[in-house]
Amino acid sequence: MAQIISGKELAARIKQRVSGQVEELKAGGVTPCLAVVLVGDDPASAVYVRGKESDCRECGIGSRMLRLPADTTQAQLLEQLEKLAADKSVHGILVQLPLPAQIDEQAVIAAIPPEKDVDGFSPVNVGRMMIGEECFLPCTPAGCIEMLKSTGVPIAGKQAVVLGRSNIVGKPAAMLLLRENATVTICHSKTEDLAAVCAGADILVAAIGKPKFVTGDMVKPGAVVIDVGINRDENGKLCGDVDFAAAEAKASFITPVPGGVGLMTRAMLLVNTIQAARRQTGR
Ligand SMILES: Nc1nc2c(c(=O)[nH]1)N[C@@H](CN(C=O)c1ccc(C(=O)N[C@@H](CCC(=O)O)C(=O)O)cc1)CN2
Repeated sequence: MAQIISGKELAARIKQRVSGQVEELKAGGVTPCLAVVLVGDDPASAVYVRGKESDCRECGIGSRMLRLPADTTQAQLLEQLEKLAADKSVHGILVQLPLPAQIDEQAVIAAIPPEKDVDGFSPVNVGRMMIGEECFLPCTPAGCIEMLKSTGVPIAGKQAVVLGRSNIVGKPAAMLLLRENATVTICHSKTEDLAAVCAGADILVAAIGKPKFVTGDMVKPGAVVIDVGINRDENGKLCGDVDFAAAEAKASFITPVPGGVGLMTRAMLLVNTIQAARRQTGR
């Protein structure tokens, strides 16, 4: 039976550390501040943005919430981002994804100055991550690595399989695992024998966006399973990309949904915001 990697406990520890760092910054006259931009009224995005607001409050980080209507044009959004970019009291900028269809996501991400891009999504930060330079790491993949490290299971030399190739999770998660010297395979919808590839993984990161996609036979006995998915099952209950009960019986460690990677995504954003404030103020 697998041990549960609790996102709740790990995130609470990180938040405690962040709160201390905020105190230090404030003592030096700097109040770290995160600006979050939400366009439209996607209910899940609204929940996530409220979560970010309350995390900031809890740790003493200042926050600016900019809620824009669903019919906001790209030009209007870019104008708002330009103002936030020029505002020295704002250290981190995040645009909640997904954006409404009329807005080009990549153009918006590229408009966030790399030094304020606390999501780590801008081309400059992605490039820096690829070549191992100092950068903001994307929050979900960084959270996955923290969870893996918390198990004490060595990553170096292990077969790691990442299920999913999105720009915000799959690809960067693979890159961060490579940085930890894992041997990394990325699987996707066109992968042949996908179940067999997964079954060979010592570390399995599921980020495919399909409820309970990973079945028990896809989990190697003793594997560490990190579930990034947030889905609803046939009963409308929150579930991950992994069939938890089946995988738990075979894995050595597993992350739950809810209470897993999502909470670490939130915590890593706070870490990045502190880093942004420190770099911009030289503290
Ligand atoms: N600009 C960004 N947009 C999005 C990101 C992101 O990192 N940056 N990631 C996701 C949404 N997201 C954060 O923004 C996020 C998703 C899930 C959770 C979370 O705490 N999940 C809980 C369950 C929540 C629920 O009840 O629905 C859990 O796993 O326990 C936090 C943040 C897409 N957009």
